[in-house]
Amino acid sequence: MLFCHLLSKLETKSKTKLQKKICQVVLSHFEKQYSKELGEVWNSISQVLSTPQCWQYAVLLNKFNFSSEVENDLRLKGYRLIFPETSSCFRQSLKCYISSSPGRFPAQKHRAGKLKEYYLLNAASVLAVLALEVENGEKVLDMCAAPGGKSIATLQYAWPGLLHCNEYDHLRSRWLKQTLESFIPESLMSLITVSQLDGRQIGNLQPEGFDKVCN
Ligand SMILES: C[S@@+](CC[C@H](N)C(=O)[O-])C[C@H]1O[C@@H](n2cnc3c(N)ncnc32)[C@H](O)[C@@H]1O
Repeated sequence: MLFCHLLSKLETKSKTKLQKKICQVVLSHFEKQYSKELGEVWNSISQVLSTPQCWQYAVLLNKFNFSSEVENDLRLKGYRLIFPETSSCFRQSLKCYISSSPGRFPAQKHRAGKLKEYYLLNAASVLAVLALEVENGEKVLDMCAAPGGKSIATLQYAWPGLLHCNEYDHLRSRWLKQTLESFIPESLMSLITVSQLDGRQIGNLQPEGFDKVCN
């Protein structure tokens, strides 16, 4: 019994060692390749990539129920805006906070009849929305939308004429609807439609139906 336990412990240890070794090889390859391609910018990119706690649990404030209390609390806890107000990427309506220290801001519980004040998401979702540069009035398709991070971020960023959220998994689609209901006021729900299709069919079903597509 003891022997088996020790053996399995040794196996785990050597697996972790091997994983670390592989990781090191990949990292030095990245270092070589991207410092050549990106020059100085690579330093800040590699810093972000090597501190995942910074971007995994970002906090996106909900402009439809903005709370300066939450914002102050975030600042007190050492969170900072993903893009400073001086940056060309900063958008007043889309306030996303990140922290360099490990840990995560507590998720907000559902409160009947009250919109949530913030959404926890991977900051990469916010970057995808910024890259899309949705203009007010445009038709947007979120093709694989559950749990709804990019849909929520899109609605913080702009006022689309239509936001169509598609998710083919039944349970995840219910989760998506709940997210939308917890963050978006009822008066705006008419801008949002939800479907449960295989996203790959949407292009054929509605050719030229959307100005921007994310997933
Ligand atoms: C990584 S999650 C998407 C995250 C989401 N965009 C967000 O920002 O919160 C991927 C989702 O795509 C859905 N999915 C995968 N293949 C799909 C397909 N062919 N059509 C529609 N949804 C799909 C999965 O069920 C899953 O919910």
